[in-house]
Parts: sequence; C-alpha cells; structure tokens
Amino acid sequence: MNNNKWIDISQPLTNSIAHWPEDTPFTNQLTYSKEQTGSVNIGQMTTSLHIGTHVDAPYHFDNKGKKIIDMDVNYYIGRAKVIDVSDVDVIDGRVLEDFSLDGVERLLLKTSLKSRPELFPEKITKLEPEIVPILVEKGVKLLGVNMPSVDPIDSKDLLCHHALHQHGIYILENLVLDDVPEGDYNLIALPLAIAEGDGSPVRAVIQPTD
Ligand SMILES: N[C@@H](CC(=O)c1ccccc1NC=O)C(=O)O
Ligand SMILES: [Zn+2]
Ligand SMILES: [Zn+2]
Repeated sequence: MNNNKWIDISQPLTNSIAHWPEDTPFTNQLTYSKEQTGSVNIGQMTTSLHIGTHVDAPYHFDNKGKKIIDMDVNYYIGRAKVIDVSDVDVIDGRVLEDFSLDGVERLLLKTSLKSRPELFPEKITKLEPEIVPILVEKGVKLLGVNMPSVDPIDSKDLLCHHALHQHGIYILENLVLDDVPEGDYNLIALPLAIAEGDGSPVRAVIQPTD
C-alpha cells in the first residue's frame, strides 16, 4: 500500500438514515448511561442488515445461498476501480464499452444518484443483467454501487442479484461516491461476522493508488 490517505465512502448510521420501505429502521441508543452504571456508557442498536452502506450475502435472495460469515473476506479487500456512469439512466454492455476494465477485480459504479442517506430514492439507474457476463470476462469479483440496490427498487425477481451471485460476484450497495473521482483505488469494505446474516453493514474506505 502507499502513503495516500484512506477516504470514507460509507453512509453514517444515524437514527434518521433511510431504510427499505416496510423494513426495520436503524436505531442506536444508550441502554445504560455512565451515571447509571457508575463506569461506562453502553449503547444498543436495532437494524435491518440492509442498512446504509452494506453487502449482501446470497442467502438474502437464495435460501440455499451462503450467509455472511461464509463469504470470502478477500473479495472485500483489494484493488478497485471507480467509473463515472452518471450520464446514463441504463447501464448496459454498450455503456461499459467506453471504459477499460481489463483486469479490474472490484468495480465501483458512480451513478447519477446523489448521496442523501436520510432519503430512500424512488428511482435509480437500471443495471441490465447483460453486464454480468461482461464483468466476469474482465475478472470482476465485486460490484459496488452508490444506490440501495443493484436491481430496480420495485424488483421482485432481482435479476442482477441472482446473475451476480451465479457468477460469483460479490455485491456492495449504498456507497457514497459524490466526491470520489474516477480512478484506481484500494478498497476495504468488510462485513461483520454475523453468523446467520443475509447481509451486513460495512465501513467502506478507499485509498487512491496514484
Ligand atoms: N435487495 C435489497 C433489499 C430489498 O430488496 C429489501 C430489503 C428490505 C425489505 C424489503 C426488500 N425488498 C422487498 O421486496 C438489498 O439488497 O439491499
Ligand atoms: Zn442489501
Ligand atoms: Zn442488494
């Protein structure tokens, strides 16, 4: 690694962070105050596992799929490329042709969605499932997006989730990329070791590689 500073690209987990409609809101509060215990503050949180910047385990959409603890941590750490696709509403194979993706292991898509962690977006950029075989061919093993999902918000068939999973590509959602220029970075976005988890919030950070 180099001497460049690491940059936080995670949504802050505040009590007003947006959650999926009908899903569990995030709350963090003190269970016991220092005055009560005489020594320490102790917090508690309630949350959906699909809150803020988070990763999905295949179990999220496949009953036979891996849970979070079984995911390979190596996928969440290493070289990543940020590309700016904010000029399109649909990302298909044609859009990806404009970028040089050979050998890219982790691809982070900067779509037109501006980061407003307290607002759940109604509409997001559409990823066409046809991009998945292209990503596989390039060597991509993790796809990150600055949106709550890699599928349309109202999708029930979750075609991109399934296609990515079938090809062994890990999913990272709700990144904050507003101030991140296109380029090459190191990425760390590790999930918590939640044994039965179908997903996990992550602290995602990147470091420019020069
Ligand atoms: N697939 C989304 C989550 C999702 O779809 C969802 C999350 C919580 C409650 C309902 C959801 N979808 C319902 O159709 C994600 O990966 O975060
Ligand atoms: Zn999720
Ligand atoms: Zn997802």
